[in-house]
Amino acid sequence: MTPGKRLVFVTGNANKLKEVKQILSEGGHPIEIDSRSLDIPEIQGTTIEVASDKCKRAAELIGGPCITEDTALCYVALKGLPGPYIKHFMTELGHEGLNALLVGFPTKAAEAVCTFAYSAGPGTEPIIFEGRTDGTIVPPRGPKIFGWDAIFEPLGTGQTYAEMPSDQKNKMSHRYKALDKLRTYLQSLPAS
Ligand SMILES: O=P(O)(O)OP(=O)(O)OP(=O)(O)OC[C@H]1O[C@@H](n2cnc3c(O)ncnc32)[C@H](O)[C@@H]1O
Ligand SMILES: [Mg+2]
Repeated sequence: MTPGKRLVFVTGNANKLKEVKQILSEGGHPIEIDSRSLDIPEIQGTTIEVASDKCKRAAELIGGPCITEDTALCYVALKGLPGPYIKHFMTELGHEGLNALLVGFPTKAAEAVCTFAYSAGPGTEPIIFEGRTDGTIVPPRGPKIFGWDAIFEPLGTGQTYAEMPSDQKNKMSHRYKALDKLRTYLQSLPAS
């Protein structure tokens, strides 16, 4: 892949795609994203195992280099769960249920973890880039547009992700931190 050029992002999530495009369009060396809306099956395991397997499957499916991303929401009181299974917890329990899970626990601390995987093509081992943001699970505040944004308050901000303007979230989010590492890696590749 030529750094600073085009990259295929395989995801079924339009909100992720929007944030990734916005983050990668800034920073001086824009990376253009072509998207493929495919919902790739996800295994169980650590965030890295889930992300790596998803990227391998995506590269096989599209027959070329690509990136994928997996997002986890890890509750400290629940030893990291729901973690990579947050999508199903969110669908079944909603914001209220995701708060109710923590009733009776002394800490509402949680970590948002974004794991990008880059595959150079089918048959290659994906490279992993991780970003983490510490926060607190709170009753929903702000627009309910993107996943669990309304119940996650990053430490020291006093605002949920949902209450922040998008450029503020995109300057400090778990996704921004992972993408920053991916961008550095891509720019270190020799031009081809
Ligand atoms: O096709 P992929 O990329 O897998 O998209 P997905 O929607 O299935 O995403 P995940 O498997 O990574 O599941 C993560 C869940 O967390 C949600 N989510 C991801 N990033 C988020 C963010 O920055 N803020 C709030 N919710 C987020 C997302 O909507 C899913 O419900
Ligand atoms: Mg998914």
